[in-house]
Amino acid sequence: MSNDTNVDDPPKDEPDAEPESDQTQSRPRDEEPASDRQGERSLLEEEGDRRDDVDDDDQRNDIDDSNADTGELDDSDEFDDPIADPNDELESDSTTEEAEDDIETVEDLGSTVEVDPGVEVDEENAEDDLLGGLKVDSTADIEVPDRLVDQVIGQDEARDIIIKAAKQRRHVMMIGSPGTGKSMLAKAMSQLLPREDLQDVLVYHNPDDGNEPKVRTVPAGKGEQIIDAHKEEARKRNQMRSILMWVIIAIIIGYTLLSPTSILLGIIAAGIVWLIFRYTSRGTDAMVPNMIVNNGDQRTAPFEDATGAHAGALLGDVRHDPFQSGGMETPSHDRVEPGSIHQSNKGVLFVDEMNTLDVRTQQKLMTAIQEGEFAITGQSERSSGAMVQTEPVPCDFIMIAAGNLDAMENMHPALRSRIKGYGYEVYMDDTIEDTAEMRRKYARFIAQEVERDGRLPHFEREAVEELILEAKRRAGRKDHLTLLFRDLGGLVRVAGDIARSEDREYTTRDDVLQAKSRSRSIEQQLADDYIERRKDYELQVTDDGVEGRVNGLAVMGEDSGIMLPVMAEIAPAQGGGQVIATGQLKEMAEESVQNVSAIIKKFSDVDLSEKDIHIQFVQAGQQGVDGDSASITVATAVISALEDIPVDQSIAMTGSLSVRGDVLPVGGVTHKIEAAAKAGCSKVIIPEANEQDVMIEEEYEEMIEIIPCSNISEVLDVALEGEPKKDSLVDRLKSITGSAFEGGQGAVGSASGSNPNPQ
Ligand SMILES: Nc1ncnc2c1ncn2[C@@H]1O[C@H](COP(=O)(O)OP(=O)(O)OP(=O)(O)O)[C@@H](O)[C@H]1O
Repeated sequence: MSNDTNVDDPPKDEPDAEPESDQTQSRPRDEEPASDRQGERSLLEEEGDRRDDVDDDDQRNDIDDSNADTGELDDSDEFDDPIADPNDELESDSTTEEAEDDIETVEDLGSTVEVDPGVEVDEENAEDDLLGGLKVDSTADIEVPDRLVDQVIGQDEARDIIIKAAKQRRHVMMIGSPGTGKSMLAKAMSQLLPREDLQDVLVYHNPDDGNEPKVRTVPAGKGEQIIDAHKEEARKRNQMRSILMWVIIAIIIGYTLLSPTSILLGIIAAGIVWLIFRYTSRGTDAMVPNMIVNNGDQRTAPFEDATGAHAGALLGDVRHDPFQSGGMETPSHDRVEPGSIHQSNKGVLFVDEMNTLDVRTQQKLMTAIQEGEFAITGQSERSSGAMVQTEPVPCDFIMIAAGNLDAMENMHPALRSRIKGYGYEVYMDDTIEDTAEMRRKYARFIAQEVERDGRLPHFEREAVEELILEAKRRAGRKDHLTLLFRDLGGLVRVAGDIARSEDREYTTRDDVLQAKSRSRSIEQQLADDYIERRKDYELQVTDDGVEGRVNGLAVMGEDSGIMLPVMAEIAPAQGGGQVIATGQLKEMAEESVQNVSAIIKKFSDVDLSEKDIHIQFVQAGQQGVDGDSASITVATAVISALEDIPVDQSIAMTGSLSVRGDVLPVGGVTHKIEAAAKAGCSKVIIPEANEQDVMIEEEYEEMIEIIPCSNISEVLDVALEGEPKKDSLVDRLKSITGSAFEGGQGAVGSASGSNPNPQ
């Protein structure tokens, strides 16, 4: 493989380039994609002229390597192989033409694709209708578009980039939550790439060096013809050899019959002849090339998902041969296995969680991206395959690297910069604005999932409405719908399965409700179990007030809330006042404790250097506490302990606290409120800014009162029982905050210009 390409070379294809075939001849040699150079002009052009003169094996000796690098392409797609008849009609030609009608080229695609749901829409009432005005009784009435790119909902930026990148042959990195459509978009891209560029790749025996098999590319569909022609040729040769062998054996037998004294010699001679012929016929079979990439039946450009692939599967491999000599061995070209990078030539290589590939593999992948070709060698040093290295095999793929933020951080920096420098990066959205058009698309998504599954009953209108409500709820954001479609698709399947198990024609709203309770995540099940156990021990909600104890709320996983009490205790300092936090606090929570102490120091006469403040996240266990969403809980617990004022135990709370006393928004409020209700709390304090995100289930609405607060004084007002002592911390906070917090972010520090605690 050549190493002369600089890492900083420009990409081989320019943006908005003309179709390659028109360009190739005028393009300077250095700018041509390697696979073009090697591919379209491809195989053995000179050899055909000689086919009548020389023996088959010798012909392959004559493969002129230098031609493979001249860069002169034969636009006519004419292809010569020593065996295949170059005048044969390519079967794949007709397929290509037919399919051209089905699949639009990239140029024909607009950057946004409006999809007609195929049914009438009541535009007037669309905004108020959960189905966006779709006049349907069930999902059976909704048409599902054929192309994947049209099935993608939301992710407008990612979709536009995919369309653009397909046109310009650029790499893309997609980062975002699981199940938001990364692999779907990558697959969609492969449908947008031109099919006429596809190639078959053949590996030939190299008579000059058995360990360096030759590699040739031919237009897709031609490979199979070549293989068939080679097999036919081998069959004919073997037939001729057999006839010759039997003639010789017959002569020997005839001769021995005439002189019976040498019967034994005759039998031995016949046996030797037989063995010689058998041995040489093996050689004839072995000369059939090995087609490692067969795109003959491919209806779209290839899509290869190499997520979690080990080096061999990704980069190709050469199998071990236990019989390495003596005529028993399998020729090296027959042992060559392609990797995903080769199979995705002219198509899309999708790698999710790129960081799981080891560094060496990432480096090799980078080389493959740079060069557009990559020789195949045995991946295991102990295998005889490691002796073999093919000529470079084309791997001119578009790379789609995907993952979450961690994947990006741990990716090989050079590989990342390669993708970034010569491609696009896009962050996938988790939610999308809830509009009538979007709801119509969600209804179509359900129809899509039903059709894709093939066995599920279609969904009644009310069932679709319930699922769209669920999508709103899962968004956790006002006027938004979740884009975590994999999970939503899971719910569709469970609901459909319930209806199917009861042999019903349609899936109903009840099925969806049942599916929701059945398809609880592990975290939800754990959280519910946890709440139930704590109820058994009466560890959480009581009617009495308790000093220094507050019911905090946390999120487990992505979709379940849990109640975690926080306790504070003040003790005389033993060597300078400290804040001591226990209960598997994580970094962010430690920080929130520090913020809280800033407020206490500012608004209290208490000399904190004389006190140790102990804070415990009671029985936080494995769940721990992440984020700073517990900081108003910590502040309330500490203030209650400092001031000896009990906290109402029927209240739970969540909210982040700024060092100046503002209550800032947090994530997962809906799940947290539901957890508080399940635990038996009658009130829950949430940040005012989160009020719009609340989408709790009907059953909890009656159970709990939601109290939005914008600053710590409002929180204390609701949570603390009894009146604070005059000039105490609570009293000071209360007296200044009324006006001071109204300004929002200005909050406590700048409150009314008078610092209550001048020290
Ligand atoms: N934006 C979307 N529009 C329509 N359907 C979607 C979308 N995103 C995901 N889906 C549905 O969810 C399924 C799973 O999505 P996909 O595998 O593309 O997610 P992903 O982002 O690649 O997730 P992961 O990173 O876990 O592999 C898809 O097959 C499709 O049915």
